[in-house]
Amino acid sequence: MTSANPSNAGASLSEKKKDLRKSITARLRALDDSYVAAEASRLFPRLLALEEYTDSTCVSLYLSMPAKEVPTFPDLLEAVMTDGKGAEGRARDVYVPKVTGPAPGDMVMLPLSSPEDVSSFPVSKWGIPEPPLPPSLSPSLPPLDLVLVPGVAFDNKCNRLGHGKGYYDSFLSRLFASHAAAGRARPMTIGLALEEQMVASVPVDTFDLPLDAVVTPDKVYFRKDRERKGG
Ligand SMILES: Nc1nc2c(c(=O)[nH]1)N(C=O)[C@@H](CNc1ccc(C(=O)N[C@@H](CCC(=O)O)C(=O)O)cc1)CN2
Ligand SMILES: Nc1ncnc2c1ncn2[C@@H]1O[C@H](COP(=O)(O)OP(=O)(O)OP(=O)(O)O)[C@@H](O)[C@H]1O
Repeated sequence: MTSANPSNAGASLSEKKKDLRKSITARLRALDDSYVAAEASRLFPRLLALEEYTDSTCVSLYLSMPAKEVPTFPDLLEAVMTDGKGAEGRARDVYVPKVTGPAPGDMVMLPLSSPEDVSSFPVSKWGIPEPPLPPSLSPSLPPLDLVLVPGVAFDNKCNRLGHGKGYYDSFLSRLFASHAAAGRARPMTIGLALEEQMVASVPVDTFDLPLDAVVTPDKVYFRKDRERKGG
């Protein structure tokens, strides 16, 4: 856990977010891939044991990028797509993000049919494999019951700082609205974080949505006032 930089106490919220992004990104860049892989293998059993995960049938998972974040493939992706604890013994349906433009609303979730498909995906400018856009895109959002969320920094209240484009904040608010309109339970949101990404306090704007939980290699943090599944 890192303390916030005391020298930016008077800075605006967006400057504080920028400073924190910069310092955590620099720290992450210094980590070895082998260390990150070993930390991820300590984290996965904690995630896979959560009720929010074992109860899930339709999951959004990010495909990790080279700038360090908890790697999600091949290991986690394979576990999620093949251990099939979903309803009626089905394997989970998995959706991955694709950025379609610069605005916060320009991120869609597309279905992934097999873990092997990832190796054929073109890589975006940030080094993220992304599925090609289908010829016609369904206007409705997928019936996700769990979203595994990437980020730059997290705190123990389950606040999250992303890369500053607002893609996930916007996506999650649309997803919650679409589930509510369809009478579906709100999907659970879980952040995946290396210990190096945990900070004392993430600066938050009104539009920033706290996650239900943050899983690290050492610990699971739950949001205090989180809504339990179905409640
Ligand atoms: N693996 C993964 N996939 C993801 C995300 C993510 O955070 N991780 N995203 C989550 O939104 C979306 C992609 N958004 C991104 C937005 C900006 C940068 C980025 O590196 N931007 C700056 C650096 C900003 C910074 O972090 O300081 C750059 O352009 O250099 C990366 C991903 C969708 N897919
Ligand atoms: N729900 C939303 N709808 C529309 N715009 C939003 C929403 N949430 C955030 N934004 C816009 O996105 C921009 C970036 O927000 P912020 O710095 O919180 O991104 P982030 O959470 O770090 O990034 P990301 O969600 O892409 O990982 C802000 O200028 C904000 O106005």
